Amino acid sequence: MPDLAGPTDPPTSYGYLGPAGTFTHQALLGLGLTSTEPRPYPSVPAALHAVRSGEVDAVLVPIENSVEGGVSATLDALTYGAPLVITREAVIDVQFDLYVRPGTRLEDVGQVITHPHAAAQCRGWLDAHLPAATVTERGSTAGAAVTVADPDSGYDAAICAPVAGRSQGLVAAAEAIADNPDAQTRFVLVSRPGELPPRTGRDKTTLVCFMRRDRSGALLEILDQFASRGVNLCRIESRPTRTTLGSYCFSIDAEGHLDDARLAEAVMGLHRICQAVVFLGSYTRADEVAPTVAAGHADDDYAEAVAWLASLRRSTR
Ligand SMILES: O=C(O)C(=O)C[C@]1(C(=O)O)C=C[C@@H](O)C=C1
Repeated sequence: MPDLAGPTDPPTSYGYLGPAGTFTHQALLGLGLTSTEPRPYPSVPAALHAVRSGEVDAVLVPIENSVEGGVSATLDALTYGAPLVITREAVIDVQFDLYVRPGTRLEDVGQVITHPHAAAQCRGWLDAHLPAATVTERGSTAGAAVTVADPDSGYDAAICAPVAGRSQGLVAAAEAIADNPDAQTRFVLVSRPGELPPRTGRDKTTLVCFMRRDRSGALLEILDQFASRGVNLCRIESRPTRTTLGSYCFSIDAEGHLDDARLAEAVMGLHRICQAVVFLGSYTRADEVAPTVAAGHADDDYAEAVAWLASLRRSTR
């Protein structure tokens, strides 16, 4: 399990799911971090390995899409292996175009290549406009553009962002092809464990809970740790534990910071009832929305309750 000891210096070198031109790259540039030139990595596991090994201080990776849900490669690579923590998040709008080599017409496109999440978000358009096309998955949308730029690649078109297509000398054969024009992807900046980002009152905490054993009510008991402390969840999804078929853990984003009494109490409750809890960080929410704190769940309420209990123990001895 990750331990939080040993503060590290503030990150100075960054990596991201590359190559240049991915949505991840655009999100990283949007964070306005000052550093040496960020390094692209070909996959999420490769990017996270680079942080674990100390090659870079932090990497930005996609974690959740408003249409396709959690990015499994990220959820799993964060959960297993040497401890890592999320220190920041970013959310950007994602829209896709179909990029081809100059001279290729839309009706000539038979082989399309892109990231699996991008393919899923353009499924309706592909069915309607290129029903006979074969779609091949690539590690990123910008990597797909690099592939299509090579006339000997065997691929006719990449689904990617304009910045990625244009940088490879490609041209748009179709624009805004995503089935949902309002899609957004959420990215997280991941570091080795160090000091927690300070509590702002507009925070989120990410955890993975492993149940002791599969039994009725186990998930309810996990949820109750949050519900009974007035902690709202932003995301919960099950992922296979990679042991036996039917064995799942729960990946959770909860509103609040580990320094909030209600969230701390919920996490301690999880520690008591779960086989293991992987703490993946407390960090400021990208939307900077403050949670509504239900009556009885503010820090003062928890402190007052602790003082009250102490007074009872004193008076009954
Ligand atoms: O391939 C990219 O451009 C990425 O940044 C990856 C990614 C993803 O993993 O979800 C990011 C946003 C889009 O939803 C499609 C792909």
